[in-house]
Amino acid sequence: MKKTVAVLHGDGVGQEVTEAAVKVLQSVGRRFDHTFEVKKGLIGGIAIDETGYPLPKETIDACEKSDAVLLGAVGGPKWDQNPSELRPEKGLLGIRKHFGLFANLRPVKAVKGMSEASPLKDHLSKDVDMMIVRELTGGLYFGEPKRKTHNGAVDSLTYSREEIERIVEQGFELARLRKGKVTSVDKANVLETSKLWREVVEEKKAHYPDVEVEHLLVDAAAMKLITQPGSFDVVVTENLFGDILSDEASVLTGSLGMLPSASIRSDGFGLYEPVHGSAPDIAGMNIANPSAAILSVAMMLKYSFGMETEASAVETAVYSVFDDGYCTTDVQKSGHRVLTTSAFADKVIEELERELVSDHIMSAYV
Ligand SMILES: NC(=O)c1ccc[n+]([C@@H]2O[C@H](COP(=O)([O-])OP(=O)(O)OC[C@H]3O[C@@H](n4cnc5c(N)ncnc54)[C@H](O)[C@@H]3O)[C@@H](O)[C@H]2O)c1
Ligand SMILES: CC(C)[C@H](C(=O)O)[C@@H](O)C(=O)O
Ligand SMILES: [Mg+2]
Repeated sequence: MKKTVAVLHGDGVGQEVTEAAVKVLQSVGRRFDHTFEVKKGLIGGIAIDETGYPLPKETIDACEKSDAVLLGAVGGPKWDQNPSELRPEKGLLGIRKHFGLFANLRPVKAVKGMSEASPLKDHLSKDVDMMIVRELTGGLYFGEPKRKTHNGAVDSLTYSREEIERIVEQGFELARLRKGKVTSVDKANVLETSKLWREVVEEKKAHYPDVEVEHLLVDAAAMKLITQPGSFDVVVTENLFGDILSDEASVLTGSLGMLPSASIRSDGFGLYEPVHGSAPDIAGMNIANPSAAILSVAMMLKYSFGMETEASAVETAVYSVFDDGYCTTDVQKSGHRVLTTSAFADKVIEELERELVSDHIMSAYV
């Protein structure tokens, strides 16, 4: 099969982890006889520096001509004082909105061995395996009016019924393919948008009698994620809550550097990006954990290209590297050898090319 992938490295560690992920993608091509044509594009701070815009038109054009987009991360202190139109993050929100990517899937899976690196290891149940379904193109991020003056600032939180319905449906559909439970997270004791959210979930529930539904207020959900992580399957929530809860949930896996994400359109086109940011504190040092970016490639193979075996092979290869006694600085374990970003990617490729992985491939993310 031949597929075209727009690759937007972005800023900071985005450069390094995306390079690692592309190497793995090309190795999948060799091993499974596919051609992945890579079209590079600019986004974020680097795009501002080189073109004056955080999301240049050429980048959108390249993405439109591609089957999927792989994105690293944007942002960094260099651009922190820029006016809001010239913030790297504007490019990220822009690409999500432009392509109508309202559903962002963030799998959180603690894998044997890996979760021992979590600061919560003594409290963890073994079966952390949830999917956070984050609404991505609405809510506070995009609400109008939005302004800041010297004496005050306004952000608006709006959600239409339709925006809520489509993301809640995604949550129910995914739950059917997984463990059959939806936890809807809101702040319905205070926010009008959350009251509407809860109402919609209650209505949709009738169409999914096979799915168990739980409502949690976001503050309690934040607590329960840590105390009872094994009780979650699909978590469906609005944009800002999903942003915060996914970083929190990453701790259950050992590191933020382990969490991939996928935002998929119904025609199969998708944007794949690690959950983490540009990590300015470690950028340029070749020590970032590339797992989130590589696992995002696995999600791309599965969701946009229908390559389930290839996706599972990549996932298995990543976890095998940890099982074989290697790690990155963020998930250090005693007795494990710390690898650089690029060396970790090479180990993943070795695993893939050894073909042994096909004997014990795990099921890919659903
Ligand atoms: N998707 C994105 O592009 C995205 C996501 C989050 C933050 N950001 C941007 O990134 C910049 C920095 O934000 P931040 O520091 O709050 O969040 P961050 O996610 O970049 O980093 C938070 C912490 O996690 C660590 N970390 C992140 N990714 C890692 C990896 N792959 N391996 C090892 N450690 C990793 C960092 O070193 C840091 O200590 C900001 O400009 C922010 O807006 C971008
Ligand atoms: C950089 C920022 C705008 C972004 C978000 O909040 O969506 C990031 O935190 C994420 O999780 O993808
Ligand atoms: Mg975030």
